Amino acid sequence: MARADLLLDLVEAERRGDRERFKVLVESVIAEERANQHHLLADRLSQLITTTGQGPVRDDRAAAIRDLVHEVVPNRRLHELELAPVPQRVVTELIEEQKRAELLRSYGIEPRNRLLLSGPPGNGKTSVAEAIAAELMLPFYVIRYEGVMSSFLGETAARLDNAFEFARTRRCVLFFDELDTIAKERADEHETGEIKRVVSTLLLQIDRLPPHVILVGATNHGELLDRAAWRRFQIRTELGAPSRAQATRFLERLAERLGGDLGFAPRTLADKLAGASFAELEEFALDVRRRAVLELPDDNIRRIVQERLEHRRGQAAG
Ligand SMILES: Nc1ncnc2c1ncn2[C@@H]1O[C@H](COP(=O)(O)OP(=O)(O)OP(=O)(O)O)[C@@H](O)[C@H]1O
Repeated sequence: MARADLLLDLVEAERRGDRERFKVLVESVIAEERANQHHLLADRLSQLITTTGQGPVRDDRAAAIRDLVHEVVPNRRLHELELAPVPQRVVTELIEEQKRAELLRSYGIEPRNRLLLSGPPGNGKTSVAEAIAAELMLPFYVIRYEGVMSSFLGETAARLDNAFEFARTRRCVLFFDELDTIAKERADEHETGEIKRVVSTLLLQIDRLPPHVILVGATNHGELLDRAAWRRFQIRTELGAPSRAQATRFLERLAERLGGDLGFAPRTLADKLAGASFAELEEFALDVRRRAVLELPDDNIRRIVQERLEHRRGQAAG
Protein backbone atom coordinates (compact mmCIF):
# COMPACT_ATOMS: atom_id res chain seq x y z
CA MET A 1 0.00 0.00 0.00
CA ALA A 2 1.30 3.47 -0.78
CA ARG A 3 2.45 5.41 2.31
CA ALA A 4 -0.18 8.15 2.04
CA ASP A 5 -3.04 5.61 1.72
CA LEU A 6 -1.63 3.65 4.62
CA LEU A 7 -1.50 6.71 6.85
CA LEU A 8 -5.04 7.67 5.94
CA ASP A 9 -6.27 4.14 6.64
CA LEU A 10 -4.45 4.08 9.98
CA VAL A 11 -5.99 7.34 11.13
CA GLU A 12 -9.41 6.22 9.89
CA ALA A 13 -9.15 2.90 11.76
CA GLU A 14 -8.09 4.73 14.93
CA ARG A 15 -10.94 7.24 14.56
CA ARG A 16 -13.53 4.47 14.15
CA GLY A 17 -12.02 2.58 17.11
CA ASP A 18 -11.47 -0.42 14.77
CA ARG A 19 -8.71 -2.09 16.77
CA GLU A 20 -8.53 -5.16 14.50
CA ARG A 21 -8.03 -3.10 11.32
CA PHE A 22 -5.53 -0.85 13.10
CA LYS A 23 -3.47 -3.89 14.10
CA VAL A 24 -3.52 -5.36 10.59
CA LEU A 25 -2.29 -2.04 9.16
CA VAL A 26 0.49 -1.69 11.73
CA GLU A 27 1.51 -5.28 11.00
CA SER A 28 1.88 -4.47 7.34
CA VAL A 29 4.06 -1.46 8.27
CA ILE A 30 6.20 -3.74 10.45
CA ALA A 31 6.57 -6.29 7.67
CA GLU A 32 7.61 -3.53 5.25
CA GLU A 33 10.15 -2.06 7.70
CA ARG A 34 11.57 -5.51 8.31
CA ALA A 35 11.89 -6.08 4.56
CA ASN A 36 13.84 -2.79 4.42
CA GLN A 37 16.15 -4.09 7.16
CA HIS A 38 14.84 -1.59 9.72
CA HIS A 39 14.73 -4.25 12.43
CA LEU A 40 14.91 -1.95 15.45
CA LEU A 41 11.89 0.01 14.33
CA ALA A 42 10.04 -3.18 13.37
CA ASP A 43 10.75 -4.79 16.76
CA ARG A 44 9.70 -1.67 18.63
CA LEU A 45 6.40 -1.41 16.72
CA SER A 46 5.86 -5.12 17.18
CA GLN A 47 6.30 -4.75 20.94
CA LEU A 48 3.92 -1.81 21.02
CA ILE A 49 1.09 -3.70 19.36
CA THR A 50 1.64 -7.03 21.12
CA THR A 51 1.87 -5.63 24.64
CA THR A 52 -1.47 -4.43 25.84
CA GLY A 53 -0.26 -2.11 28.54
CA GLN A 54 0.06 -5.04 30.95
CA GLY A 55 3.83 -4.95 31.12
CA PRO A 56 6.89 -5.48 28.94
CA VAL A 57 7.27 -8.35 26.48
CA ARG A 58 8.93 -11.25 28.22
CA ASP A 59 12.60 -11.74 27.37
CA ASP A 60 12.14 -15.44 26.72
CA ARG A 61 9.63 -14.83 23.91
CA ALA A 62 12.24 -15.20 21.14
CA ALA A 63 13.41 -18.51 22.58
CA ALA A 64 9.82 -19.75 22.83
CA ILE A 65 9.20 -18.82 19.19
CA ARG A 66 12.23 -20.86 18.12
CA ASP A 67 10.49 -23.93 19.55
CA LEU A 68 7.42 -23.26 17.43
CA VAL A 69 8.85 -22.10 14.13
CA HIS A 70 12.00 -23.23 12.38
CA GLU A 71 13.64 -20.97 9.78
CA VAL A 72 15.05 -22.77 6.75
CA VAL A 73 17.22 -21.01 4.18
CA PRO A 74 15.29 -21.48 0.92
CA ASN A 75 17.60 -22.72 -1.81
CA ARG A 76 15.32 -24.52 -4.20
CA ARG A 77 14.14 -22.62 -7.30
CA LEU A 78 10.92 -23.20 -9.17
CA HIS A 79 12.59 -23.97 -12.50
CA GLU A 80 14.48 -26.85 -10.84
CA LEU A 81 11.23 -28.64 -10.09
CA GLU A 82 9.31 -30.88 -12.42
CA LEU A 83 5.67 -29.88 -12.09
CA ALA A 84 2.52 -30.83 -13.98
CA PRO A 85 0.95 -27.95 -15.95
CA VAL A 86 -1.76 -27.07 -13.39
CA PRO A 87 0.46 -26.80 -10.29
CA GLN A 88 3.09 -25.02 -12.40
CA ARG A 89 0.54 -22.43 -13.49
CA VAL A 90 -1.08 -21.79 -10.11
CA VAL A 91 2.22 -21.52 -8.27
CA THR A 92 3.63 -19.17 -10.93
CA GLU A 93 0.48 -17.04 -10.65
CA LEU A 94 0.75 -16.83 -6.86
CA ILE A 95 4.37 -15.71 -7.13
CA GLU A 96 3.51 -13.10 -9.73
CA GLU A 97 0.61 -11.74 -7.67
CA GLN A 98 2.87 -11.39 -4.65
CA LYS A 99 5.65 -9.77 -6.71
CA ARG A 100 3.23 -7.30 -8.22
CA ALA A 101 1.08 -6.76 -5.13
CA GLU A 102 1.39 -2.98 -5.34
CA LEU A 103 -0.14 -2.89 -8.79
CA LEU A 104 -3.01 -5.12 -7.66
CA ARG A 105 -3.57 -2.95 -4.58
CA SER A 106 -3.75 0.17 -6.69
CA TYR A 107 -6.88 -1.49 -8.16
CA GLY A 108 -8.18 -2.39 -4.69
CA ILE A 109 -7.33 -6.10 -5.01
CA GLU A 110 -5.11 -8.13 -2.69
CA PRO A 111 -2.78 -10.88 -3.98
CA ARG A 112 -3.64 -14.47 -3.01
CA ASN A 113 -1.60 -15.86 -0.13
CA ARG A 114 -3.03 -19.22 0.91
CA LEU A 115 -1.98 -22.35 -0.96
CA LEU A 116 -2.79 -25.96 -0.12
CA LEU A 117 -0.66 -28.70 -1.65
CA SER A 118 -1.81 -32.29 -1.47
CA GLY A 119 -0.52 -35.59 -2.76
CA PRO A 120 1.57 -38.62 -1.86
CA PRO A 121 4.94 -38.18 -0.11
CA GLY A 122 8.06 -37.24 -2.02
CA ASN A 123 6.45 -35.36 -4.91
CA GLY A 124 7.45 -31.82 -4.12
CA LYS A 125 5.12 -30.25 -1.54
CA THR A 126 7.94 -29.02 0.69
CA SER A 127 10.06 -28.17 -2.36
CA VAL A 128 7.33 -25.99 -3.87
CA ALA A 129 6.82 -24.08 -0.60
CA GLU A 130 10.56 -23.52 -0.39
CA ALA A 131 10.76 -22.44 -4.03
CA ILE A 132 8.03 -19.83 -3.46
CA ALA A 133 10.10 -18.35 -0.63
CA ALA A 134 13.24 -18.40 -2.80
CA GLU A 135 11.52 -16.79 -5.79
CA LEU A 136 10.11 -14.02 -3.60
CA MET A 137 13.33 -13.76 -1.56
CA LEU A 138 11.38 -14.23 1.66
CA PRO A 139 12.24 -16.08 4.85
CA PHE A 140 10.86 -19.61 4.97
CA TYR A 141 9.37 -20.61 8.31
CA VAL A 142 8.37 -24.19 9.00
CA ILE A 143 5.97 -24.93 11.85
CA ARG A 144 7.47 -27.37 14.37
CA TYR A 145 4.70 -29.60 15.58
CA GLU A 146 6.84 -31.04 18.34
CA GLY A 147 7.00 -27.52 19.78
CA VAL A 148 3.39 -26.58 19.03
CA MET A 149 1.65 -29.71 20.27
CA SER A 150 1.33 -29.83 24.01
CA SER A 151 -0.20 -32.41 26.27
CA PHE A 152 -1.57 -29.63 28.46
CA LEU A 153 -5.15 -28.78 27.77
CA GLY A 154 -5.53 -25.48 25.95
CA GLU A 155 -1.80 -24.99 25.54
CA THR A 156 -1.60 -26.17 21.90
CA ALA A 157 -4.09 -23.52 20.75
CA ALA A 158 -2.17 -20.82 22.65
CA ARG A 159 1.14 -21.90 21.07
CA LEU A 160 -0.43 -21.92 17.64
CA ASP A 161 -1.61 -18.36 18.29
CA ASN A 162 1.96 -17.39 19.21
CA ALA A 163 3.38 -18.90 16.03
CA PHE A 164 0.91 -16.93 13.91
CA GLU A 165 1.51 -13.74 15.88
CA PHE A 166 5.21 -14.11 15.12
CA ALA A 167 4.60 -14.59 11.39
CA ARG A 168 2.07 -11.77 11.01
CA THR A 169 4.65 -9.02 11.32
CA ARG A 170 6.98 -10.41 8.69
CA ARG A 171 6.81 -10.83 4.96
CA CYS A 172 7.41 -14.57 4.86
CA VAL A 173 6.31 -18.01 3.73
CA LEU A 174 4.82 -19.96 6.63
CA PHE A 175 4.78 -23.70 5.95
CA PHE A 176 2.58 -26.27 7.65
CA ASP A 177 3.76 -29.72 6.57
CA GLU A 178 1.30 -32.54 7.29
CA LEU A 179 -1.40 -30.01 8.04
CA ASP A 180 -3.84 -32.83 8.82
CA THR A 181 -2.00 -33.44 12.11
CA ILE A 182 -3.58 -30.29 13.50
CA ALA A 183 -6.44 -29.60 11.10
CA LYS A 184 -8.30 -32.90 11.43
CA GLU A 185 -11.94 -33.08 10.56
CA ARG A 186 -13.79 -31.83 13.65
CA ALA A 187 -16.86 -33.88 12.87
CA ASP A 188 -14.82 -37.01 13.61
CA GLU A 189 -16.52 -38.42 16.67
CA HIS A 190 -13.24 -39.78 18.04
CA GLU A 191 -11.74 -36.35 18.22
CA THR A 192 -11.53 -34.64 21.54
CA GLY A 193 -12.54 -31.11 22.50
CA GLU A 194 -8.87 -30.14 22.37
CA ILE A 195 -8.44 -30.82 18.66
CA LYS A 196 -11.67 -28.89 18.03
CA ARG A 197 -10.22 -25.94 19.91
CA VAL A 198 -6.99 -26.18 17.92
CA VAL A 199 -8.85 -26.26 14.60
CA SER A 200 -10.98 -23.24 15.62
CA THR A 201 -7.81 -21.33 16.50
CA LEU A 202 -6.27 -22.29 13.19
CA LEU A 203 -9.32 -21.11 11.25
CA LEU A 204 -9.42 -17.82 13.11
CA GLN A 205 -5.74 -17.20 12.54
CA ILE A 206 -5.97 -18.05 8.84
CA ASP A 207 -8.84 -15.56 8.52
CA ARG A 208 -6.77 -12.84 10.17
CA LEU A 209 -3.63 -13.55 8.17
CA PRO A 210 -2.36 -10.46 6.33
CA PRO A 211 -1.69 -10.88 2.59
CA HIS A 212 2.07 -10.38 3.07
CA VAL A 213 2.25 -13.76 4.86
CA ILE A 214 2.06 -16.63 2.39
CA LEU A 215 0.59 -19.65 4.07
CA VAL A 216 1.43 -22.98 2.46
CA GLY A 217 -0.21 -26.10 3.85
CA ALA A 218 0.77 -29.60 2.79
CA THR A 219 -1.06 -32.84 3.30
CA ASN A 220 -0.73 -36.44 2.16
CA HIS A 221 -4.31 -37.02 3.28
CA GLY A 222 -6.53 -34.27 1.87
CA GLU A 223 -9.60 -36.32 2.84
CA LEU A 224 -8.69 -36.09 6.56
CA LEU A 225 -8.47 -32.33 6.52
CA ASP A 226 -11.15 -30.30 8.26
CA ARG A 227 -13.44 -29.03 5.46
CA ALA A 228 -13.55 -25.47 6.81
CA ALA A 229 -9.73 -25.41 6.94
CA TRP A 230 -9.60 -26.83 3.41
CA ARG A 231 -11.92 -24.08 2.16
CA ARG A 232 -9.73 -21.35 3.68
CA PHE A 233 -7.05 -21.98 1.02
CA GLN A 234 -7.69 -19.88 -2.08
CA ILE A 235 -5.53 -22.20 -4.19
CA ARG A 236 -5.63 -25.98 -3.81
CA THR A 237 -3.55 -28.15 -6.04
CA GLU A 238 -2.43 -31.74 -6.23
CA LEU A 239 1.21 -32.80 -6.68
CA GLY A 240 0.95 -36.37 -7.89
CA ALA A 241 3.55 -39.01 -8.65
CA PRO A 242 5.43 -38.36 -11.91
CA SER A 243 3.98 -39.43 -15.23
CA ARG A 244 6.25 -41.41 -17.51
CA ALA A 245 7.21 -38.26 -19.44
CA GLN A 246 7.92 -36.32 -16.23
CA ALA A 247 9.98 -39.18 -14.78
CA THR A 248 11.97 -39.35 -18.01
CA ARG A 249 12.70 -35.63 -18.00
CA PHE A 250 13.56 -35.72 -14.32
CA LEU A 251 16.02 -38.62 -14.82
CA GLU A 252 17.56 -36.84 -17.82
CA ARG A 253 18.16 -33.77 -15.70
CA LEU A 254 19.52 -35.86 -12.85
CA ALA A 255 21.94 -37.73 -15.12
CA GLU A 256 23.19 -34.38 -16.39
CA ARG A 257 23.51 -32.92 -12.91
CA LEU A 258 25.24 -35.99 -11.50
CA GLY A 259 27.65 -36.02 -14.40
CA GLY A 260 27.27 -39.62 -15.54
CA ASP A 261 24.99 -42.13 -17.14
CA LEU A 262 22.43 -44.11 -15.18
CA GLY A 263 22.94 -47.45 -16.92
CA PHE A 264 19.84 -47.19 -19.08
CA ALA A 265 18.30 -44.50 -21.19
CA PRO A 266 16.17 -42.25 -18.91
CA ARG A 267 13.00 -43.37 -20.69
CA THR A 268 13.78 -47.07 -20.09
CA LEU A 269 14.70 -46.42 -16.48
CA ALA A 270 11.50 -44.42 -16.01
CA ASP A 271 9.54 -47.50 -17.17
CA LYS A 272 11.44 -49.78 -14.85
CA LEU A 273 10.77 -47.44 -11.93
CA ALA A 274 7.11 -46.83 -12.76
CA GLY A 275 5.13 -45.73 -9.70
CA ALA A 276 8.14 -44.25 -7.89
CA SER A 277 7.89 -40.75 -6.45
CA PHE A 278 10.30 -37.98 -7.48
CA ALA A 279 12.11 -38.45 -4.18
CA GLU A 280 12.50 -42.19 -4.88
CA LEU A 281 13.74 -41.57 -8.42
CA GLU A 282 16.28 -39.11 -7.08
CA GLU A 283 17.41 -41.46 -4.34
CA PHE A 284 17.74 -44.30 -6.87
CA ALA A 285 19.84 -42.23 -9.26
CA LEU A 286 22.06 -40.95 -6.46
CA ASP A 287 22.56 -44.45 -5.14
CA VAL A 288 23.60 -45.74 -8.56
CA ARG A 289 26.00 -42.86 -9.17
CA ARG A 290 27.51 -43.23 -5.71
CA ARG A 291 28.29 -46.90 -6.29
CA ALA A 292 29.49 -46.25 -9.83
CA VAL A 293 31.96 -43.61 -8.67
CA LEU A 294 33.27 -45.62 -5.75
CA GLU A 295 33.29 -49.13 -7.17
CA LEU A 296 33.54 -49.54 -10.85
CA PRO A 297 34.22 -47.97 -14.19
CA ASP A 298 31.11 -46.73 -15.91
CA ASP A 299 30.75 -49.73 -18.24
CA ASN A 300 29.55 -51.90 -15.35
CA ILE A 301 26.91 -49.48 -14.30
CA ARG A 302 24.09 -51.50 -15.81
CA ARG A 303 24.85 -54.34 -13.42
CA ILE A 304 24.54 -51.97 -10.46
CA VAL A 305 21.22 -50.71 -11.76
CA GLN A 306 19.92 -54.27 -12.25
CA GLU A 307 20.90 -55.16 -8.68
CA ARG A 308 19.17 -52.09 -7.33
CA LEU A 309 16.03 -52.78 -9.36
CA GLU A 310 15.89 -56.36 -8.08
CA HIS A 311 16.38 -55.13 -4.54
CA ARG A 312 13.52 -52.66 -5.05
CA ARG A 313 11.25 -55.39 -6.45
CA GLY A 314 12.14 -57.61 -3.48
CA GLN A 315 11.25 -54.84 -1.04
CA ALA A 316 7.95 -54.13 -2.80
CA ALA A 317 7.03 -57.84 -2.76
CA GLY A 318 8.07 -58.27 0.90
N1 LIG B 1 8.30 -32.24 -8.46
C1 LIG B 1 9.60 -32.40 -8.15
N2 LIG B 1 10.55 -31.95 -8.96
C2 LIG B 1 11.86 -32.12 -8.67
N3 LIG B 1 12.30 -32.74 -7.56
C3 LIG B 1 11.39 -33.21 -6.70
C4 LIG B 1 10.00 -33.06 -6.95
N4 LIG B 1 9.34 -33.63 -5.92
C5 LIG B 1 10.25 -34.10 -5.08
N5 LIG B 1 11.50 -33.86 -5.54
C6 LIG B 1 12.74 -34.25 -4.87
O1 LIG B 1 12.40 -35.12 -3.78
C7 LIG B 1 12.80 -34.54 -2.53
C8 LIG B 1 11.67 -34.71 -1.50
O2 LIG B 1 10.56 -33.95 -1.93
P1 LIG B 1 9.66 -33.05 -0.97
O3 LIG B 1 10.21 -33.09 0.42
O4 LIG B 1 9.45 -31.74 -1.60
O5 LIG B 1 8.34 -33.91 -1.01
P2 LIG B 1 7.02 -33.81 -0.13
O6 LIG B 1 5.89 -33.99 -1.09
O7 LIG B 1 7.05 -32.60 0.70
O8 LIG B 1 7.16 -35.11 0.78
P3 LIG B 1 6.56 -35.40 2.24
O9 LIG B 1 5.07 -35.55 2.07
O10 LIG B 1 7.25 -36.69 2.60
O11 LIG B 1 6.96 -34.25 3.13
C9 LIG B 1 13.09 -33.09 -2.80
O12 LIG B 1 14.11 -32.63 -1.98
C10 LIG B 1 13.47 -33.06 -4.27
O13 LIG B 1 14.86 -33.24 -4.40
